[in-house]
Amino acid sequence: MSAVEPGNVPTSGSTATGGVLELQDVHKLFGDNHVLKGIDLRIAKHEVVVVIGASGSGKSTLMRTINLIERVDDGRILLSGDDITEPRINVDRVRSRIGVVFQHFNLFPHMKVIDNVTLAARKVHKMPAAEARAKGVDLLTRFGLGDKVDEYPDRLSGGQQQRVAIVRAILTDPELLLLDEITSALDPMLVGEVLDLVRSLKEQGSTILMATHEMSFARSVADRVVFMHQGRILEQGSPEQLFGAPREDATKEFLARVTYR
Ligand SMILES: Nc1ncnc2c1ncn2[C@@H]1O[C@H](COP(=O)(O)OP(=O)(O)OP(=O)(O)O)[C@@H](O)[C@H]1O
Repeated sequence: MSAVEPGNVPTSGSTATGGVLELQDVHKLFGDNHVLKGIDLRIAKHEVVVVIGASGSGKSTLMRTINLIERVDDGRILLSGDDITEPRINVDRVRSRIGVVFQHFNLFPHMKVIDNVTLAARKVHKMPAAEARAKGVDLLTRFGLGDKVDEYPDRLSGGQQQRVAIVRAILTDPELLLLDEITSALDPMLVGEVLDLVRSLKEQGSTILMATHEMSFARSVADRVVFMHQGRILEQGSPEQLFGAPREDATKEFLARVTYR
């Protein structure tokens, strides 16, 4: 398995071996369906890595193994050097170090925006309520939701709800942000506002692994683009390399089929 991949130079704050995230020969099977067939991937601190690939290529499964929703069948995943696939690992503690946003926002409908945003900070991270609220209001304001603090989620557009979900994910400064198809459920008119938020997170130095079908976004924001094909990373590189001069036939075919917007 490849040990060294492009764009992987660890930066200050990351561990000497693997940066913020390191997957080593990760395999996942659902019955006979071998969905991840030996994934090696390293992400350095402040790096934004975007995973693209056809439906069913394994992108979501990859994200879900990192968040320990799915347990790997073989291989290891290191988070800032800690083996999180070790059987006795404290799953909740690992999850508290990773911010996750999915396609469906999963906000609690009976809770105000500010309570949704601060819940995990208060309950899991034991952040004092006043501090969590101040931080939540600050982030919501920074991301154009300052007037929604005390609203209930159903009063917000899909794009606004997804921005709330992102604020919730970043409130406790996670080491890694996993964004899984976060624009797929949105009206195309609302996609831009969510992607703009991701752009500002990159500017602020977040470390992000994102699976998306938004090719133009991948092209403009990623430090590195990873192309998954049938459970493997077939090729990866800078957006210029991957979109401009793909090496593999399957990558060329995929890129010829996808739509840009
Ligand atoms: N919980 C599960 N149980 C059984 N099979 C699963 C499960 N989750 C995913 N799979 C299978 O794993 C394969 C990869 O699915 P995955 O959702 O990871 O693909 P994807 O690249 O994210 O697709 P999409 O772009 O459509 O979201 C598919 O064959 C899918 O049916």
